[in-house]
Amino acid sequence: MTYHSPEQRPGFLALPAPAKLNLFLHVNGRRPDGYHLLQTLFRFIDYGDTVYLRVREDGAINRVDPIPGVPAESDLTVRAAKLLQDHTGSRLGVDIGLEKRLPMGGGLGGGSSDAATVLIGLNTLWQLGLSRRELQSLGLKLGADVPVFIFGRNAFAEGIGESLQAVELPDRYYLVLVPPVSISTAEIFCDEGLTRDTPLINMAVFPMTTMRNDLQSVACRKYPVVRKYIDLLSGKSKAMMTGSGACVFAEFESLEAVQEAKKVLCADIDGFSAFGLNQHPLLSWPV
Ligand SMILES: C[C@@](CO)(OP(=O)(O)O)[C@H](O)COP(=O)(O)OP(=O)(O)OC[C@H]1O[C@@H](n2ccc(N)nc2=O)[C@H](O)[C@@H]1O
Ligand SMILES: Nc1ncnc2c1ncn2[C@@H]1O[C@H](COP(=O)(O)OP(=O)(O)O)[C@@H](O)[C@H]1O
Repeated sequence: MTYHSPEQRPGFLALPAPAKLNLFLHVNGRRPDGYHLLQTLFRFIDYGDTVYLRVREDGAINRVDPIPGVPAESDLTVRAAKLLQDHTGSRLGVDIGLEKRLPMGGGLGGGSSDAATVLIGLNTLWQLGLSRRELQSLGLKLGADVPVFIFGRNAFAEGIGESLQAVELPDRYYLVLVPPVSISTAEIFCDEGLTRDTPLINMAVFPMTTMRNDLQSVACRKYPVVRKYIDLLSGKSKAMMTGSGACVFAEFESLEAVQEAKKVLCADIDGFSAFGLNQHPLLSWPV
């Protein structure tokens, strides 16, 4: 696991919250409530945030690492803990710390992954005994991306992202570039130019050579720097955007190849390399 080494925080349990990549993303339609019907392939990578949890006896839910620009009541870690407390009637509380590495508005699912890790962690620390399936349903109330992080396996997703089918993926390395913009998911989905009519595919037999992201052209039009970063990576391997952006990535078969491609990173071009996981690091936690 190549998470950065967690800080020492006495009394806190440190838990990983990995990023996801959307290896393809199709927009197939729109529901009456405005949410979009998707087909996508989620892959976890070994790069992410670290969530710290310490149980409180007084029932308070307290954030110890404020995120600039995100008030406590909007913070997905706090919202996840409150939702679980309300749902179960638990009288316990928690201090929540967060070591943030994932860019916000990056399409890497950072906030969703943080929330999923809080739900999984507190289910154990508060001794609630909820099943993964129950946690997934709760997580969906926080965001369309939350259930897959609780599901814990790389997955084909349908619906708005909650209908999940586990998939085995080959060992691969990824280079992820982080353009200097934060993109709102809602802004991309609301755009008038978004095509919403990609025909449904049988994902099990989908040829991986034709991967694309239907949100990419809208994001590139609104944020030309995303196109610039895709072009930068395209010389190395097929490059595309993840989720609603802004991050872009390319896949490599060997460590040597990703290390060679990594030479594109410099003082002006931010990014990181990562290894594709076969499962979420908390899938079998606690063992
Ligand atoms: C696009 C994806 C692809 O994995 O990832 P990100 O780019 O956010 O990482 C997800 O579908 C995002 O999931 P998530 O980030 O949890 O979205 P939510 O908070 O549920 O929704 C934010 C807003 O995006 C729009 N939205 C989201 C999901 C969806 N299937 N249809 C939508 O139309 C809605 O306008 C919603 O109000
Ligand atoms: N713990 C959190 N981490 C990141 N973002 C959060 C968090 N809580 C709330 N947010 C809000 O969610 C938005 C989307 O963040 P994030 O999930 O990281 O990006 P994306 O949906 O593009 O993958 C942020 O811009 C921020 O306003």
